[in-house]
Amino acid sequence: MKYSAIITDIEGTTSRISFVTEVLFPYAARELPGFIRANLSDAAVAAALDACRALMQQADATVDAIIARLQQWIAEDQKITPLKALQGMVWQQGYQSGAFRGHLYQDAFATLTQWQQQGIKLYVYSSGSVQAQQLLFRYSDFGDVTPLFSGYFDTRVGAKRDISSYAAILQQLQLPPKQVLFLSDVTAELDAAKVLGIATVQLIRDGQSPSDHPAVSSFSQIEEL
Ligand SMILES: CSCCC(=O)C(=O)COP(=O)(O)O
Ligand SMILES: [Mg+2]
Repeated sequence: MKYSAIITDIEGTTSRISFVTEVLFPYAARELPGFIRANLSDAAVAAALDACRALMQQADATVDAIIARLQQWIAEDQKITPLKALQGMVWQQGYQSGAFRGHLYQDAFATLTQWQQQGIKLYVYSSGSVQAQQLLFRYSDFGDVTPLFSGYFDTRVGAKRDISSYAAILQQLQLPPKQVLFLSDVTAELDAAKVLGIATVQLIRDGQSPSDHPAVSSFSQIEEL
């Protein structure tokens, strides 16, 4: 493996899409209203609500109006930073209570472990908040696998389809693009990384459309590329 660092997406890459869409998102839709109302004085919740008001362009939006808009954003799978922050806070309850565990494909766990043993630095870049990413890996099907990762990036670095996000990540990693491999199931994300010279591999887990990026159906096939 010729890379110094590998950055991986989560949904559709390390983890099953349906875990996000059929477990995490419905849990957040159900629990968010009560969570927000119970934690209005929490600084992180208050900051997320203010960020929602700014995005809604309604400085005086009520909590009920924000909750309605959050539900709409969840239904539309919008990758909006304050929504993702609130979802992460709510999912913490779900993981800690044992309502669900973070789905992780066996091949992803095994191969990430091998790469780390080879000295490759592993990073996560997901639209889910850093808190949500760490929860998924801390409470994963394979136990706490957070020691695998050297760092996490979320939409605070930029949207996953924007070239500038990958430039910001390279800047933080202090690595030339040729030494970095990015894994994702979404062609537009891979396209953005490739513009900068980052190597790309597409995961095709659930019948996603192939693209002109090298493609695999399992992490175990990546070594062979
Ligand atoms: C980090 S677990 C929740 C995933 C999530 O909220 C999401 O939007 C998935 O985005 P990804 O960039 O991992 O495809
Ligand atoms: Mg994905």
